[in-house]
Amino acid sequence: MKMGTALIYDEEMTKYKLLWVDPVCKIEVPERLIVSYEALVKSGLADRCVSIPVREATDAEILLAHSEEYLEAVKKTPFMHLEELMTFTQKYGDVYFHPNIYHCAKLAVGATLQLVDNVMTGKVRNGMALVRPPGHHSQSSAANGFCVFNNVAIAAQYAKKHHKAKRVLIVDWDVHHGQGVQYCFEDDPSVLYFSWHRYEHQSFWPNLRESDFDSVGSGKGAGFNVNVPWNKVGMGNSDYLAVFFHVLLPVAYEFSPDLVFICAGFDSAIGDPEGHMSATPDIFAHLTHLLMNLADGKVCAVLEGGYNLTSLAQSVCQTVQTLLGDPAPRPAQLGGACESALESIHSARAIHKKYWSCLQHAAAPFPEEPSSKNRRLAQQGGSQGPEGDAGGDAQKEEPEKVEEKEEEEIVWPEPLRRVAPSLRSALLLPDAVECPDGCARFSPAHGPGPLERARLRKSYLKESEDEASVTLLYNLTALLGQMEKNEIRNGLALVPDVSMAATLLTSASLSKRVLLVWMGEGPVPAQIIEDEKTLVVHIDSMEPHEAQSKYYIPITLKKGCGDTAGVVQAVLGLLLPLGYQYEPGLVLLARPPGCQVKGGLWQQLTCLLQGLALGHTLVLLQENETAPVGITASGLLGNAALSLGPLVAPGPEDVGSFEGLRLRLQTDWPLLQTTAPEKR
Ligand SMILES: CC(O)(O)NCCCCN
Ligand SMILES: [Zn+2]
Repeated sequence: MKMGTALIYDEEMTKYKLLWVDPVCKIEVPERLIVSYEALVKSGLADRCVSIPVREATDAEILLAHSEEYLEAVKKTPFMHLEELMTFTQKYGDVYFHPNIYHCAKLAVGATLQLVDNVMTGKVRNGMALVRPPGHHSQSSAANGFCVFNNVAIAAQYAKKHHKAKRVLIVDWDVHHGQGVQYCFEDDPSVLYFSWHRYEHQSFWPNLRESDFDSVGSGKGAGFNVNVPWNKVGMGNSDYLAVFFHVLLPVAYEFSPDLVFICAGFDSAIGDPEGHMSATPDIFAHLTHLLMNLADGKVCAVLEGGYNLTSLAQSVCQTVQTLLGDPAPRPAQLGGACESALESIHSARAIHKKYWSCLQHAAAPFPEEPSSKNRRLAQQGGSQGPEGDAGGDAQKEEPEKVEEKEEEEIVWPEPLRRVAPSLRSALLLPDAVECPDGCARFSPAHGPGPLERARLRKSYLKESEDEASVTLLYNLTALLGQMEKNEIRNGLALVPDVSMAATLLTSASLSKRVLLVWMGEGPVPAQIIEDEKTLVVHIDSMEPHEAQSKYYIPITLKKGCGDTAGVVQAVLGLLLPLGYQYEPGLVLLARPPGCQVKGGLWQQLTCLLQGLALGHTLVLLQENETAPVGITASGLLGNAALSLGPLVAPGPEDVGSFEGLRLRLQTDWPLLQTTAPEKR
């Protein structure tokens, strides 16, 4: 499986800047690229990437998303003097021109296309293009929002045309709505555009009615445009993850793209003068990780915005370090999404439930959605209308002005170093089973002493004389010990008895919290369920029985774990939110005998769970079922899981039971929430 992360950057793109006074544009400075690249160099990340040179985009490539007259007009700007540049700029909104910006804009597009070429031909697995000017606001015949050519829109068209990409996902986590991208693919079902953005009921730039959640695309493209507007500032890590778990990822997995772009704007990070959000730079490591198992790992991150030079540089490093496969950081204390975010999530799921089967049954019955009319009245009354003053004849209550007071210094902790253990994956296999290449067969420094043997035999083997089993159990605890000391990142063990092994590991673990994921036939040993430090998430066709506690969560699938669509939605909408909120120090993934989970899905699960517990995932397989060893090892080694292909609808009765479970659990586990409290 292809590894390697491309980094595409050229300092030529720093060689343009604002030449006159413009308070809106003054934040888009060359230093944005300089500090980002320098941070990558200083942290050693740049050296670990495959450096790919930029190139200029050709006219034909630019014309994939822009009109000839616009391109011809921009071509004249290098020869303009200051007044002409200022006049030319007046034709567009919130953007500026410079004699060298056309050259840099061609390099920004060219850099993005270089990234696409290298990813689509398999020279690298994924990569990042550090570019300016950004792209996602520019339109067929207009520059806008610091953007001249729409880098990602052009690249998506290019990937379809030159690399036969069939389905392209664009995830726009910039804090502004990339309306240019939305317009470009409005009626195109082969490009799924997802964007969250600061909106505040249309009172935030670019103040577009079509940035709201009810813009779903048109014609054949209906359903392939997903907007999640933030109607308040201050959105944080829990809000971002909740949108991924409950809106983006279920739809993305159902869409099953063969290429993923990230419009990687970091003005959605804390400290940004545009975003005023609270999410910390490490969240981008998790957002990136959660996208890396789509499209066989083919992910192209392209810089958009980001104007706080500190959080920008930190967020770029978090993103690239994850693309390189380093362990994810421990997410900051996660709670549930805030009420405003829940309303946006609720609205987005509701409007899309007729387009996406994963949302078809899931979205709870919706009370009367505010119609666009009374939404508009609300916004005119509650906050400034698009023309910047309280519009209409709504009651003249003072609109809540977002005071643009002088930036008080916002501080946040620097992301913790993410240290990858020297050994990534250790396997405990019977000698007869060959060790997949890239992995190391685990053998502890020394064997168990007589006392240790006696204890293990007494506690787990009912005094049996079977020395091999004693040795195996001892080796398991030794492997666990090395993982918890971060000497090994993850592991796999073939064991004669998955229940016994899981019982041993949960009791031997030094972690304050252990997540045990049990995929198939139970019962899960009572000793584990009673162990209050272990959260058990059990997915199977078991009858939905009330025997759950806060820490034993049975997820029922009528057709059992063989139902890929059902398992995917259970994993994305229930298991991952539970896991992220629980914040375990160790993740055990148990595959009991007769487990029906299909290979590709098992690999997805093995990969996705590595976003937890600093990647300390220990997989337990039944000794005589060696088939999953290879794909499990591949996932543990950091290879992207293969794409599952477009998903069918999960069974209605299953999703009904998921919703019932969600409603029952969300008080204890608020990250499961998908609707605002009073709307339940
Ligand atoms: C790339 C971008 O989305 O960060 N541009 C933001 C432009 C804001 C204009 N008021
Ligand atoms: Zn932005």
